[in-house]
Amino acid sequence: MTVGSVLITGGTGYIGSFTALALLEADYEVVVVDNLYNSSEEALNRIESICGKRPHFHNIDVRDEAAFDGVFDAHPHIDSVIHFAALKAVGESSDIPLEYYRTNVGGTISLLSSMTRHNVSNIVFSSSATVYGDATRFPNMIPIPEECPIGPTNPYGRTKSTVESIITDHVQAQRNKLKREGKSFDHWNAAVLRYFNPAGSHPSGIMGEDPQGVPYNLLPLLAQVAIGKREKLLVFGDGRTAISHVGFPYGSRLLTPLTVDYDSSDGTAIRDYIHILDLAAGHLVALNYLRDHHPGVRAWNLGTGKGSTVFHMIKAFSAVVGRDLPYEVVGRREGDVLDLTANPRRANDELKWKAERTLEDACADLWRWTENNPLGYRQTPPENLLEALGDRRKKGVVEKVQTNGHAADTNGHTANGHEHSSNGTSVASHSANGDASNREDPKRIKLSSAKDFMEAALSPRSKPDTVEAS
Ligand SMILES: O=c1ccn([C@@H]2O[C@H](COP(=O)(O)OP(=O)(O)O[C@H]3O[C@H](CO)[C@H](O)[C@H](O)[C@H]3O)[C@@H](O)[C@H]2O)c(=O)[nH]1
Repeated sequence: MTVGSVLITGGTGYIGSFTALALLEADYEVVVVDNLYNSSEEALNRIESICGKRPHFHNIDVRDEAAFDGVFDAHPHIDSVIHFAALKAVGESSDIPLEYYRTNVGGTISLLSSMTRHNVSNIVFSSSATVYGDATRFPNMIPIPEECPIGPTNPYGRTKSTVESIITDHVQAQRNKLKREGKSFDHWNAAVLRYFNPAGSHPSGIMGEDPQGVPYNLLPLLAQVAIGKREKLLVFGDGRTAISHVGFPYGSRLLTPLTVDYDSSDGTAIRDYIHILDLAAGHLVALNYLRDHHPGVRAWNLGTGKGSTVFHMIKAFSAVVGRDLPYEVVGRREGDVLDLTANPRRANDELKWKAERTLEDACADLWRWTENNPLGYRQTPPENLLEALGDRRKKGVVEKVQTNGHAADTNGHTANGHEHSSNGTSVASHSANGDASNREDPKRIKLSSAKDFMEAALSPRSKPDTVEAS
């Protein structure tokens, strides 16, 4: 039995697909819309391999309001939306700001308009810590609380803060209108989730981030260095230090102190890296909170509260790879700020959610995914990993991802709606997968805990007989 029906825009992207998985495991019916601009439908197969359920899917463009109408008409039980679909490349947003506003802002207006016509009144919005800009411009704002004044430093961030305002205004207007009419109004709610730096992959090794072009985020770039797709990582700093280093002993000593420019312990910028399963669980608990508590519009930071420098990340990832990864210090990247570390207390207290997984978990999971799927979703998953999933099922390990924030599991921001893909007009012709949601397959299992998967998932170096038979 389903507990509710949810539309996920951008649901084949990185955070979107993990959130779809978390919702299916929590017995939601999930309808994904995506135009596959920067993602692959293969993500849906991986979701099904892990949990035995498949989201419905419609290939539509977020700017196409009529297409949204078609989806809501086709799925009248939907009462909530989780909205990821957006363009997300910070640098690119300065080159083509109109496309960013058209997709991220225009797409949200299409969505809200269609939602309103179909009486769909809960929205969880994929915002970003980037809306805060440089929080060090204020005293005592690191770690960053939700009260920190926003001040994005690039067009991408400005689309996110603009959408936050649009959603706030619309939900308030709907509530006021219904109040004036003497009707109940508290079913209109929004969660604005400002997340920090998503990291890691599914512990099974078959699902992860699969950027279609050149990645621009630190960990996917490091992963490419590790598998030899990229010669070295460029560490953004002052460029004057001119360090071209083939690595450092990842386990044996701390980094050599370097003058790299930023005012941090090692001169590199600080971010709050949060495991993708924790982030996905944050969406689930926020959705449940809206449906249960009707708070109106509320913003929550989703982060760990722990900041890590770039060098710390290189060291942590080198440790799981087992060798030093080469890097070179170069000049600063425009728009980068010193420190984006979350104060997650509000989400801890109100949503009863807490990031549980460590940076080391994220690095180990990312490496398992990268090493086993060098072509990402353009290859089939390794048989041994699928068998490990099947073995878990045979053993009857069918725990659910917890939703209360204790041990559970973007800019999910899959790049929907870009000008390259205006193929979203025909909802009916693209909605082929929905009726597979109850398909049973003995190879499919429900997600157990990260630890279980860590034990069960075979790395290529492991022997097959390390997986217990049923
Ligand atoms: O090649 C690289 C890439 C990144 N970095 C550094 O690594 C850190 C992380 O950079 P990412 O590009 O991975 O992530 P950002 O912090 O720049 O941005 C990400 O996190 C933000 C919130 O913290 C927003 O959500 C944004 O959309 C998302 O891309 C930064 O200090 C950056 O300077 C490098 O040194 N070299």
